[in-house]
Amino acid sequence: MLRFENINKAYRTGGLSVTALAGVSAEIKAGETVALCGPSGSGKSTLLNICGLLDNQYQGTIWLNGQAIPKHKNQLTQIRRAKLGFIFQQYNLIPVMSVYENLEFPLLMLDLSKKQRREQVTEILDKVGLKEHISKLPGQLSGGQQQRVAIARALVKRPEMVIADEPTANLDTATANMIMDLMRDLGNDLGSTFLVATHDQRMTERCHRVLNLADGMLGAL
Ligand SMILES: Nc1ncnc2c1ncn2[C@@H]1O[C@H](COP(=O)(O)OP(=O)(O)OP(=O)(O)O)[C@@H](O)[C@H]1O
Repeated sequence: MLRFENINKAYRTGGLSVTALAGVSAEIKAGETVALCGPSGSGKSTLLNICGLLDNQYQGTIWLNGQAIPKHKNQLTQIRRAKLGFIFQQYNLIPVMSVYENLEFPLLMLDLSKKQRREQVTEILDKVGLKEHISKLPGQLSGGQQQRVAIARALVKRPEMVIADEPTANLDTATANMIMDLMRDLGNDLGSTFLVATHDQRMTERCHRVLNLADGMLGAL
């Protein structure tokens, strides 16, 4: 479960202060997939960076499964590596690594044996339906298949929360719908909280709930 309360963020450039978030609060349950929507400049990336523990320059408090998130950089990095998964618009797979190696990579930072890593990788690959592509390079897969690998990579360490930034922007409608359903169902299965920034109407319809940002504020839930 993710909870954030009264998050405020301003960027300072050349003596000017731009308010990006003005007191946003919300709660997302374990297993819930929530879309974060809003026009360009409304603060989506800013909120995603803060909830993704990539930014510690803000006011307010975040709790992840009841744990208040510290703002100290090293602690933040540690929690991010252990508990969070990320999915991006451009997939961001490592082109010279096989599907297996891409999925094993986030596990190398955790205290797992080679056998445990292999088990977790094959289990999640099975769930995204790509077991037969385990030895291929990302470039040998379609866009939709690459995004399925990226979803598997985000989920392979069984994260408490997954942050996704426009994950369907590059995909045709049928593939985007399949990807969205897959994310939502796997999130449900694993009890991971999903926060998904998107402009994509096809996607918001498939989420459990929508948070609407406008001018750095959240509208009525
Ligand atoms: N590094 C920065 N320095 C100064 N201002 C910034 C910076 N990043 C964002 N902003 C400002 O903060 C506000 C929120 O920006 P943010 O990128 O979070 O919006 P967004 O909803 O993600 O937009 P988009 O959909 O276009 O990516 C905007 O007014 C933007 O101009």
